[in-house]
Amino acid sequence: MASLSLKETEVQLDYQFKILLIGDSGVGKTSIMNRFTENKFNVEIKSTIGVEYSKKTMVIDQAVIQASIWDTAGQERFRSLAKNYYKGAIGALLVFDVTRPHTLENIQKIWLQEVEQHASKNIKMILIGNKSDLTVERIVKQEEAVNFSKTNNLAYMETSALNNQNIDQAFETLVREIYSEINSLPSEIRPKNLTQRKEHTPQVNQNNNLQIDKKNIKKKRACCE
Ligand SMILES: Nc1nc2c(ncn2[C@@H]2O[C@H](COP(=O)(O)OP(=O)(O)OP(=O)(O)O)[C@@H](O)[C@H]2O)c(=O)[nH]1
Repeated sequence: MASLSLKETEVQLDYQFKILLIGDSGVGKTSIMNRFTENKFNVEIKSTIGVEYSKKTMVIDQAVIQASIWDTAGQERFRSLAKNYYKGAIGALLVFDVTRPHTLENIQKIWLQEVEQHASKNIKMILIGNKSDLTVERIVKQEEAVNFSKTNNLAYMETSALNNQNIDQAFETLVREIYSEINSLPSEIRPKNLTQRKEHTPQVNQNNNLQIDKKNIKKKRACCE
């Protein structure tokens, strides 16, 4: 799966997708975000208070898309606060920890219900089993997680923020899926096209002759004469 990541200042964005990281406290949401946006991993990371935000720009099928990532606190005391952040979200990674089975149970008991209550029904989601590097401590078998994901109609991926395994792929899969269906989304949730870019490619008219984009040529002459 080939995509390109770009520095924020280099290009004009075509789209901005709001993506949420959701799941119990300690499953690795902040670590996944930090790995994706800064390629960093911090063992001594503090629990998120409220919501943290980061962003990364990607090129998917020639569209420049900024993933704006909202890392919500997993602790119950922050849950009412996090509700506001579901607004406008078009994608979510539902994260559990493969060493703690109750974090997968809570995807169903808590997090899918929170999404259903507060997010658009068109939100795209992927189930993420994080900490796949902890092979000895692992309790949730891959098969179990796959069955869970099928029952809940979700795609499933395993990641390790520590080893940088599947982190880019998880975000790219999600962004790609959103982008591929962007035109069929209802207008109230469809991300705006920020550029309405018109390509300066030659157009073929009814007589099958090539039409040259004259405005573009004029501009080029003016600039270089
Ligand atoms: N071994 C291993 N540890 C991880 C991984 N991802 C995160 N951790 C560790 O798990 C702990 C919790 O990670 P966080 O990223 O703070 O988890 P969180 O889901 O953001 O937690 P809250 O902010 O409380 O909701 C930290 O000690 C991380 O270093 C991983 O892929 N592998």
